[in-house]
Amino acid sequence: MPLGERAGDKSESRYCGVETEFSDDMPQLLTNHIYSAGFDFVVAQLMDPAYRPSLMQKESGEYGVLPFAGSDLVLSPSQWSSHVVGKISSWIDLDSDDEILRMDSETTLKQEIAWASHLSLQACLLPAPRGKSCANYARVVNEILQSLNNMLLWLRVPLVKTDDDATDVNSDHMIDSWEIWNSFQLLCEHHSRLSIALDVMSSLPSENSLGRWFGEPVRAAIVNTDSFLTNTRGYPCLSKRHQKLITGFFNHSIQVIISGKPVHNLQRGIADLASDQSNNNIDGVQRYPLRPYLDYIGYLYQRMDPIPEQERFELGYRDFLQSPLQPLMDNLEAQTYETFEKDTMKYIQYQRAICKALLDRVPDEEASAITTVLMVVGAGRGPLVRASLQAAEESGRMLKVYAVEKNPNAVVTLHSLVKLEGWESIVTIISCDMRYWDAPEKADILVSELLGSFGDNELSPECLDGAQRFLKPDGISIPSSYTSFIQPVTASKLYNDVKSHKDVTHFETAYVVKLHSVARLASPQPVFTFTHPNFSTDKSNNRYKKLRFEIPSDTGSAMVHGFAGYFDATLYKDVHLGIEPSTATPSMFSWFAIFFPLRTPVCIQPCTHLEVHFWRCCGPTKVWYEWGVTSPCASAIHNSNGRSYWVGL
Ligand SMILES: C[S@@+](CC[C@H](N)C(=O)[O-])C[C@H]1O[C@@H](n2cnc3c(N)ncnc32)[C@H](O)[C@@H]1O
Repeated sequence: MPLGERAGDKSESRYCGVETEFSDDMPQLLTNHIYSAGFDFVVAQLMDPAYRPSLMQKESGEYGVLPFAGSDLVLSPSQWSSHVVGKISSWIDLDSDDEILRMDSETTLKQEIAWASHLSLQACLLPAPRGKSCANYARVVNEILQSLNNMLLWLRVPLVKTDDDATDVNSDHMIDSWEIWNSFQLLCEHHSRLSIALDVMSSLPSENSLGRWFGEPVRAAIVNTDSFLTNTRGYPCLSKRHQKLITGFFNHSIQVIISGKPVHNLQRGIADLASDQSNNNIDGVQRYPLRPYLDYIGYLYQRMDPIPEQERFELGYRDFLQSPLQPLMDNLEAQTYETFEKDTMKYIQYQRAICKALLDRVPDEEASAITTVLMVVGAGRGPLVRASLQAAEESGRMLKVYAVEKNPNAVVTLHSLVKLEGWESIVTIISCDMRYWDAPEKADILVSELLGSFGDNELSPECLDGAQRFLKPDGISIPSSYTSFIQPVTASKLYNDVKSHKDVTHFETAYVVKLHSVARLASPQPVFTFTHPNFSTDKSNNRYKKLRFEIPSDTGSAMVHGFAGYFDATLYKDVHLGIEPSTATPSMFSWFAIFFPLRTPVCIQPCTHLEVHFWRCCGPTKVWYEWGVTSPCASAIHNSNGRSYWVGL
C-alpha cells in the first residue's frame, strides 16, 4: 500500500506523490498519469478553499451541502483509498486571536476529516502550525485522533532551523521547527497516528539537526519545485545535500511528494523528446508537467546501492522489539543455533583469537610434545569446537577439547557432529552446567560465547566465574574481556510500541532490536567492563556507572526516548568482536542492539548535557539492570529491584 507503513526495501518501488488541485481532471490524472508519470498518489484538497462555515450558515442556512472538492463518486473507492491523501484547508488557524476564524477552522477541520474517513483515505495532510503556540490546534487534533480508526494524520512541518540559536534557546527569534513539532506531539501524547510531512526548503539546516528527524515519525517529505536547481541541460536537479537527504528518506521509507508549479523551462528538452511517444504524448495524452521532477527523484532512487543480502534478510526486524534471550534459564531452540552458526564472521574471529593463543601458549619447538587442553564452555551444537580444531590445524598445535553444554537438546547434535567428523579421540562432550561441573583436569584455554547485545546481559560473568575453577592459574579466557556501551536516542516508533502495552513493566524492560528509525544523539560511551579470568577474592559483578553525554551545539533540541546499548569484546590481544557502531565487526549479524526505554521521554537542549545512571545488580537467583536520568531533569529509577525485567541465574 503506497501510503501506509512499509519496509524500506529497495526491492519494492519507492513511493512518490504530487501535491495538486482537486479539479474535474482528477479522474483523468489518476487514469492517465499515475505510475506512468512516476507518482503513486496525489495530495489534493478535499474542500472548496473559499468555504467558511460561518459564511455558509449566513448564506444558505444550517442545512447547506458542504462544498467538497469532488463527490465520492468521482473516483472509485480503491482510487480514493490508495491514491489520494486529503489535504486539509491551509487557511485554517486554530490558534488565531480571531474567535470566528478559530471556530470556522475547528468546524472545517472536523468536517474534512470526517469526509476523508468516509472516503477511507489512508492519510490527511494537516497544515503546518502557524507559530510556537499551537495548543488549541493540538487539542482539536488530539480530540480527532481519539476517534480515528485507520487514517494517519501527517502534520506539515517546514524543515527549518536557524543556526544562530544555539546559545539562547529561549530567544523569541529562534526558529527550529522541531520545537513546534515537539510541543505538538507532547500535547497529543505521542499519538501513534500523528506523523510528520516535512516541507523541504531550498536551504537545509546542519547535518546534526537533520539527523534528529530520522528518529521521529516522518512519513512524507514535500519538495517544492523551486527547491530544485537546473543542470547544464536545463533539467531540474537537487544540490548534493538535498540528494543525500532524499536518499536518507528512501532508506527510511519516507515518501517524497513534489509540490508547486513547474519552474524549469524545458522547451528544448521536450522538443528533444517529441518523437518519443512513451515520454511525451501517448494517444493524445499530454506529458505530465511535473514529470521531469518526478523523473529526477526516480533517478536518485535508481542510483542507490542495492541492499546487501544480509540487510535484506533483516528488513523485517527493523525497529521490531524482541525480548532478549535467556540462554542460561531457557534452552535455545534448534533454529536459534542454526542462525548463530551462519554467522561466519563470528567464528573467523574466534578462530583467529584461538590460533594466536595457541601460538603464545606453546612455542614452535614444543609443538609436537605439548597437548593444549581447551574447553569450550557453552558449546551449543559445536561451531566453536570446530573453530578450535581449525585453529589447532592452522597453528600446528595439538589439542584436547572438552565441549561443555547444559542444553541436553544441543548435546544430541554435538554428539552427532563429533561422530560425523571423527573427532571422538580429541573431543569429550560434557552435558553439564559449567558452574557445577567437576572437571577431571584443568584447562589451558577456556573458550566461550555467552554474550548478549549488552555484553554481560546473558550472564557471561556469572557463568565464567563458575567455570574458571578449572582454568589453570596462567590459563587464557577467550574472550578476555567485554564492555557494554550506551548512547541516547530519539526513537519515536520504539517508544510508541512500548507505550502501546500501557504498563510500567514494558517501560522497564530492555529489548533486542535492529535499530533503524532512530536518531543517535551523542557518541556511545562505555558502561560496564568484565575481565576473565578474575581470580581476585573480593570480586563482585555488581556495577554502577554515571555517564554524561554532551549534546552538540548544532543538533538543536531533541527528545531522548531511551538508550541504545551495544558491546565490544576482546577475544584475545588485538582480536575483537562487537557491535559498538564505531568499531563494529563487519558482516557479523548475530547481535542486534539493545534498547533501554524511558518511561517519560527527556527533552535535551544543545550545549547542555544529559546525565544518566546505570546499575547492574545481582541477587541469589537473578541479575537485573536499573537506570535513570538526573539531568536535565530527574526520571524515575527504572526497574527498581528488578521488578519488571531480570535475567535468571
Ligand atoms: C550464545 S550460545 C552459543 C553457542 C555456541 N557456542 C555457538 O557459538 O553457536 C550459548 C550457549 O551456552 C550454553 N550455556 C549457557 N550457560 C551455560 C552454562 N552455565 N553451562 C553450560 N552451558 C551454558 C547455552 O545453552 C548455549 O548453548
